[in-house]
Amino acid sequence: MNARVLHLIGAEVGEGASDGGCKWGAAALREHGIAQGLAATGRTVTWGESVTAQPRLATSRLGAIEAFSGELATAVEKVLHLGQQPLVVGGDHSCAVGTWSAVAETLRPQGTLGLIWIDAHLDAHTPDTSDSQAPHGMPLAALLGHGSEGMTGLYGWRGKLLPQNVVVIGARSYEPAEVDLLAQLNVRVMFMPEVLERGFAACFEEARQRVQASTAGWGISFDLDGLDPLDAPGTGTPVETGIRLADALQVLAGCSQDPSFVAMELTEYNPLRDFGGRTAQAATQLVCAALAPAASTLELAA
Ligand SMILES: NC(=[NH2+])NCCC[C@H](N)C(=O)O
Repeated sequence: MNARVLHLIGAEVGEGASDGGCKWGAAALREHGIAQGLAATGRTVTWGESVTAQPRLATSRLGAIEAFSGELATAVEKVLHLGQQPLVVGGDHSCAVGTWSAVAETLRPQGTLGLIWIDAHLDAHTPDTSDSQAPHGMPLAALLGHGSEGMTGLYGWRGKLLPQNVVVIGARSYEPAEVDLLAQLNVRVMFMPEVLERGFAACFEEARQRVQASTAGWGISFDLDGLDPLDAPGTGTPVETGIRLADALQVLAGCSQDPSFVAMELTEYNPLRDFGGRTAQAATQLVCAALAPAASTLELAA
């Protein structure tokens, strides 16, 4: 049983993307009943104040995200200090900087952070390599210590993630510079052809072992565009041929029961593209599967 309180934090940010629709993702998922779905699995669920990016206070898109990252990190850190399990509900994927910087900082006295990054993209640009200059294409690089000071240097230190402690699953849309950076760092990337060939279950299992191997705790950053748009069309930047929802539900079932599972993040839900609410439903099912107190409660989520 996972008796820890599950605390949801809305990350209201769309400034990191060229299409800002994900800013409304957290509010829409709240309205859809994601918290009630989680409570129905048997978890004790609370939802605090959302953290909202303030475009007007910043001089640039990157500046807005840098300021937001610090605020989100403070909110996540508070939840962890209370002994609760955070679920950050995005928001575009730039929110990963705040979420995982706080988790890494909190774990730091015990050790390092492990992270499974499920995504159609690599999100491993820096301001020097990104054509779009969209910060949601940069968070993984920032967590690995590459990028602007404001995104890499939260809490006064860089390298919140060590390359050997992260695995990317489902990548199928990327630019050469980000492939190069991750290859140079020796980050394990399971591109979509590998996932299709071996199956998501085998890939996730290998990833889980790797991120648990020498870390003090691990988590999942789940970008909904990692899923196939047939199952999750309502995302900021959909890319065809992704992970099927049914596979993800089966594989993620009960994974938060592991005592070293610290946090989860769900990103890139764009309600403005979610006709019929299929993606909100998929998002709810996903977090219910992963965060249910026991795998047997999966039927409740399905
Ligand atoms: N989290 C995401 N949806 N990222 C999309 C990034 C797309 C593209 N690689 C860019 O940097 O602009």
